[in-house]
Amino acid sequence: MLNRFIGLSATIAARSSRSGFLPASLLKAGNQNKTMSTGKAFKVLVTHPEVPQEGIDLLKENCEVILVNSVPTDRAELLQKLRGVDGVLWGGHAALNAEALDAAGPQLKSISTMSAGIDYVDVPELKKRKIPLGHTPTVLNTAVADLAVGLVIAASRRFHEGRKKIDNDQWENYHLNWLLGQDIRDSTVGFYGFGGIGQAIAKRLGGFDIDRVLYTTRRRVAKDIEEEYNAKKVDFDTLLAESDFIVIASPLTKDTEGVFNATAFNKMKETAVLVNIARGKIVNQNDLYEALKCNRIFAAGLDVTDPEPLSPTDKLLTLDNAVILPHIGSATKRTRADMATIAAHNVLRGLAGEPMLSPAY
Ligand SMILES: O=C(O)C(=O)CO
Repeated sequence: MLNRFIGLSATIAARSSRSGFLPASLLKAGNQNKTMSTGKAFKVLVTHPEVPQEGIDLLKENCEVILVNSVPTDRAELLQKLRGVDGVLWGGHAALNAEALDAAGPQLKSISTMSAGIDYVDVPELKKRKIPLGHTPTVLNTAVADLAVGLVIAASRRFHEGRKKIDNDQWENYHLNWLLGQDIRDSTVGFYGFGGIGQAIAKRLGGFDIDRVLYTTRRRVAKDIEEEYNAKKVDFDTLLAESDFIVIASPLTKDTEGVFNATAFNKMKETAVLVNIARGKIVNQNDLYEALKCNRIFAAGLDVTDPEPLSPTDKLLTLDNAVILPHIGSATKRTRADMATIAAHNVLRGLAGEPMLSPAY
């Protein structure tokens, strides 16, 4: 329920008239505590030049905004520009750690990432320094969920292999059993992680007449959510054994790293399809390669890999039964703009000493 409320307020904030959501205390501070150079109250660094204008404009109303210009991020430029800033909109996946915080200095009081996952952030270090951190879950749920459904279909219906057949002049649809895939209807879909993104995927797959949803999470989700998706919490082994599709939708933590390994693949159905839209490191990629190569499982659809970028010579790319995308789950124009807007609101609220719109802790 809380998640839904946050989702709603985040979406409203992203769509609403901008200054209506600026914290009153920040507006006040903006009139009292101006920096020498610009007359603005706070100095905020935006760590990526492609952060959508919606977020930058919002920050500019009350803050002096500095941009990191390099892509991919040049660490030296980042560290140099961090010096003396009050807030940071962390617009990429560069390491946010003690080195960066030291470079900024003790006046730093507010940071927001522009991502749902915060595995590149040294959270204990930020907590130790009492710096509030925001992130942007929820606004990307629909974009990531749409892509996950795409991967479910592409992997189960052999899109990649089919395309290769055309490229190689091997089109042979005169065989009735050519390129047969797995049905989604009447299937059991298992979610490893069942937060906002997992639920958005379950909602979409409901339209494909699936039979039931299983999920493995640390904590049980609310009863009304279980009822809505016909979802049942199960242990990891049951998830592996009973699912026709397994969708990984959990954060990367030390507990989830590498859990999808050879042991796990050996417990899955031979007809199972694995989809990962979370983080590459949750899967042991070498073991996945072996499982796909010897058809221990049917197929995989991956939006995330380890490492990223994946080398063009990676052996995973040689497989017919792996559909692989370059981490584009949240890559839609509207979603990016919403992420920038929420991140900017987070930074501004942190500067004002008010609760962030979507705090990471
Ligand atoms: O925001 C994130 O963490 C993502 O990985 C989006 O795909």
